[in-house]
Amino acid sequence: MVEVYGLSKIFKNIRAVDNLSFQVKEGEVYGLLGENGAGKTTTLRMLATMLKPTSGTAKINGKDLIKEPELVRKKIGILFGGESGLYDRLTARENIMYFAELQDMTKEEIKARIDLLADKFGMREFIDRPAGKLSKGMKQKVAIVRSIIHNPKIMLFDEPTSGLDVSSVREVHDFIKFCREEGKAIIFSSHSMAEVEKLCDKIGIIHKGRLVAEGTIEFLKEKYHTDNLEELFMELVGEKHES
Ligand SMILES: Nc1ncnc2c1ncn2[C@@H]1O[C@H](COP(=O)(O)OP(=O)(O)OP(=O)(O)O)[C@@H](O)[C@H]1O
Repeated sequence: MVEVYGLSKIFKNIRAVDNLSFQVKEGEVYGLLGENGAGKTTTLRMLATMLKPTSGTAKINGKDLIKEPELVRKKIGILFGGESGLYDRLTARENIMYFAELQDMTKEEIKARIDLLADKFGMREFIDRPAGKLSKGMKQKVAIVRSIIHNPKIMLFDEPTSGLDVSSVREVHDFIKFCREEGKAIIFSSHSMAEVEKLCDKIGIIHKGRLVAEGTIEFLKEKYHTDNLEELFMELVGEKHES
């Protein structure tokens, strides 16, 4: 479970994330929906312990983000969009092993888990090839397996489908559904209404770092008297909402 309490981040004079609070339960996909610059990446980077909050905190599976960052790190899996960050000269297996060793897993645990996941994600054929020689889709599979090698309880996805082709987007969507079935708590950021509508159990609409609306899509449509998510989004983040 993820419990976020008054999380804020100020960069010099930019209030990137402003007093954000929300909760995500096991087996739930929580979509952070917002325009460019809304504060999604900053929020996820803080939850991933990659960036120190200016104020506020979060409990990740009962562990405090500020006081116990090393314990938090063991409980989260991260899949961020863009470059997969693999070492080209290491094989796919070595890339995954390197990350797993940083998570303090034993050699036996790592081997068993790689065998299981290589089968599950169809990686057998290329797992011992250097990452630099793999296609973009193959690299993505390696990044996916790396993100769950330590069987985290919480998954953070930051625009994980940006720049991918149709079949790779589907792979990522299937992976998110798989994580939900495994009972993980999932936070997924996107600016695509269609993606959010398709995958998320609950959404938080974020604008200028603030949460301006939250709930299931059904709840929000009813509350704002619309059956169009895009219209709802524009109403909440458009000019007339500015304060
Ligand atoms: N390291 C930084 N230094 C200064 N300002 C930053 C830094 N990182 C982010 N910002 C600013 O914080 C605000 C929120 O950015 P953030 O990347 O979190 O938004 P986002 O919702 O993820 O946007 P996008 O969809 O474009 O990735 C923006 O105004 C951005 O310019």
